Amino acid sequence: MADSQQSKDVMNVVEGEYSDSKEHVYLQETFYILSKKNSVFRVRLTSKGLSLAKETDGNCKEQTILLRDIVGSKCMRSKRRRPGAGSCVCSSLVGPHQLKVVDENSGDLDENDISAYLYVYAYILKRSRRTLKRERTTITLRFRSYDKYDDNNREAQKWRATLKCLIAGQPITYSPPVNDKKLLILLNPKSGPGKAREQFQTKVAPILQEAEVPYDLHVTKYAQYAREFVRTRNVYAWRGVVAVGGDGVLFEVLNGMFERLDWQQAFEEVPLAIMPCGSGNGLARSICHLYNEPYIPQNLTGLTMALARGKSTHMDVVRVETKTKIMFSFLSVGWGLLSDIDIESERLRAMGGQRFAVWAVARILGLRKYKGVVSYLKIKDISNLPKPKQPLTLSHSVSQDGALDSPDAEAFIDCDEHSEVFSNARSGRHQRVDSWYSVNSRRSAFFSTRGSEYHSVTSENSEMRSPVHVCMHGPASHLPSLMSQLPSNWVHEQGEFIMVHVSYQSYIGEDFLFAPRSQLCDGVMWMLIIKAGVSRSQLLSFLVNAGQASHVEMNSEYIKMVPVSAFRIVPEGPDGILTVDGELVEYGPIQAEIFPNIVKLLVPDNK
Ligand SMILES: Nc1ncnc2c1ncn2[C@@H]1O[C@H](COP(=O)(O)OP(=O)(O)OP(=O)(O)O)[C@@H](O)[C@H]1O
Repeated sequence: MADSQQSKDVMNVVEGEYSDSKEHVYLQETFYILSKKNSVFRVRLTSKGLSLAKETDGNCKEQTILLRDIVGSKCMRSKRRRPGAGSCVCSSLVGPHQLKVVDENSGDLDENDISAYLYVYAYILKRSRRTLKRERTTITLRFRSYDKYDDNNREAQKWRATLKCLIAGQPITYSPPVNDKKLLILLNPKSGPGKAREQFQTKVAPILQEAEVPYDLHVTKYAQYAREFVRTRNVYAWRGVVAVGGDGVLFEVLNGMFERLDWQQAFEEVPLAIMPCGSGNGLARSICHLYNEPYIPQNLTGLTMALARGKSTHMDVVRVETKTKIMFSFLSVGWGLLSDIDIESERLRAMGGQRFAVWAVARILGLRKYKGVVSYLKIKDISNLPKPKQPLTLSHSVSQDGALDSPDAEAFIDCDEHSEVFSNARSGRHQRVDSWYSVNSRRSAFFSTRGSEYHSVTSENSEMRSPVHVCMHGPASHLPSLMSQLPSNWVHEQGEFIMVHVSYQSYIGEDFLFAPRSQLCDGVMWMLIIKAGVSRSQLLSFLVNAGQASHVEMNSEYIKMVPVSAFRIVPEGPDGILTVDGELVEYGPIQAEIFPNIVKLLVPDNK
């Protein structure tokens, strides 16, 4: 029989009866708590997750850590003790700051302890009052049924492999599934308030490490670097491309992919992902909204889990045409007030997302009107679209901010005299975090850890500079050319506008719920038209209540929201701002149409 040693973290888990006929049990084992003679843990690895049933004096209490909350596991072994320390495996032998478990392949292991330790890493959704947040939980199982380490290790490895197969959604084998491909991380150090590097090192890298997902990290050296990178490299070498920054980096990645002749295959085989470190972060917020993942600014746990677990879904893209350019967009096209705020508040970049609110006040006081013609192809029947979802209340998690492993006094699982294993995990973790920090050094040109590679701003990839002729590919347009007449079934509105903003995501910024009914892949663009004549108080209400999308209900002479599949905006005069995904584009006529199902996106596993 094996002992058990488990961390004292809080578990937000499914509680229930010990036996549940619907779940499939892959592995089970009984673990004893030495200090509590009357208690045993029956631990099962099932199709639902890791089930821990504590039996004491005939009473049974079960908790399950859901599979979708588990990112990975690791087999460990006791670390060799200092000379003079005792040798009994059951007593507390070492000081609190000394590492006591090591990697199974470490040369520093304790030959006297024949136990194999399985660490299971999970980030559990925990509801506190009306908010949801993820908390890190580590479960440690100590296998020592056999009198030889190799036999105990074989058992632990069996659990690890099964867990890995379950996470990957692959048939169960007792050797873990191999995915040699790394993630490609393209990180914009200038995005938002300039903290993307630090965010990646402290919030994303640790979880990828626990999930054993290797990655290549490339820090962008200049604007358009990410675009050139995906256009010119063999993207099939990676399991996915992750834009770490704002929506602007993903816009570059998307358009770089469309500049490839093999764009179709590339999108099918290489999913994209976003890690929000910018100021807007509209797509990341929309993904969290749709997948019931709490969105907590600067806490990237849920979206990093999506990278670790590798589940993908399709997303629409919008082909946008200006007088001189074709580009592809995943978020929005804007003309007038919101685009003015977005672009003109650039000078307040250091403020992060707050810059939008500050500039909005200034722009409402000095309201501008724009003349032009807005035309669109209205989608008549949207009854098939799902009902809008209520946004989850924001909350701030402590799990990634300094208290990574904080034990909880209310914990369900006993550590008792084996608590050293847990504290080992903690000290091990802090040491790893330190080494990640050292990677952060601007001087380090190259760093490799566990097969992951860091390419710094000084690495020599000068072949990356743009070739002269770059051609945009992608699906062919169904629209007449920009200067030609539109078909008769289009609606035209001519006059003075405060703004026209079109989005195909639910959120256009972290706090701006724009189109609550929007899905990632529904073939619908939501066009908000606000005409001159609207009162300042209505405008203020529109901006102040952006988190509740009050404009959707406003439908009046001056404000309306229309579902469209294509549109054209022809501004009059030379002055104004047009944006695509928050990026400034040339001012003048612009038209766009939506193409469903083009891009694959890595998304959380919560639906
Ligand atoms: N190394 C770099 N130096 C300067 N600019 C860069 C670099 N890498 C990328 N860029 C550009 O920075 C711009 C802004 O990037 P990004 O979208 O990541 O941040 P943001 O604007 O703060 O966020 P959001 O788009 O969500 O508001 C993009 O247009 C991108 O092309």
